Amino acid sequence: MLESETLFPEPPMDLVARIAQQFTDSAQTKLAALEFMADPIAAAIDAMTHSLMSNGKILACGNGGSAADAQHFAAELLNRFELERPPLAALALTTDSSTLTSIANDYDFSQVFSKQVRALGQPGDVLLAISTSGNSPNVIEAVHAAHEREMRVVALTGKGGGEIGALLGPDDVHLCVPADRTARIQEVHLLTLHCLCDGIDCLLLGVEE
Ligand SMILES: O=C(CO)[C@@H](O)[C@H](O)[C@H](O)[C@H](O)COP(=O)(O)O
Ligand SMILES: [Zn+2]
Repeated sequence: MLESETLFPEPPMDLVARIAQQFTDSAQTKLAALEFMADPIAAAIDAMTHSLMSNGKILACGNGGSAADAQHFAAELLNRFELERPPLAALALTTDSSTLTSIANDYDFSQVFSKQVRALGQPGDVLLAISTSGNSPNVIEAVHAAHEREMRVVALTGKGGGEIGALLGPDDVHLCVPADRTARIQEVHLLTLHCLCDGIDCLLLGVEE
């Protein structure tokens, strides 16, 4: 007898039904978000493309799964998405462990992104600030730093947008997922990031479909 059979003599739960429910919830959350997010996503594509075409760059930040999303997006701009095109200027602020640990150690974890924004950000650049709650202190500080540097902010949030939503100005773009569960919000964030990549390529290359 396998050890797992002694640990779980009866099926503990209907895992297939749970998986089906997660797929259904994810698909429904995405479709419900379309109505609220299509116009702001188009505005974010416009803002990012305008910055990139004016020698600007995109700095991206977030925590946990959102750190991975920031890196995913930066890699697709800097390298490629689906079409051949020149590399685009995008950088995730989540990747340099020496920078991150020294700022957190010498100052505070809330400063890990904002110090990088102050060092690297220039007027006309865009900060992509990713937080499902809208309340992560280091992402909030990054938004303040971006405003100081006269950068536009594209904020990818959920749960009503939190403090970050309230900080945004008229030149910023708020992409707020109308959902409350972190995992579902993150799934819409990833779809949104791919829409941004696709839209930027479309505007830069003049692709029609
Ligand atoms: O990926 C997940 C949950 O799905 C976690 O790693 C999650 O990203 C972390 O708890 C973050 O620290 C949450 O931060 P935020 O989205 O509220 O800004
Ligand atoms: Zn996750």
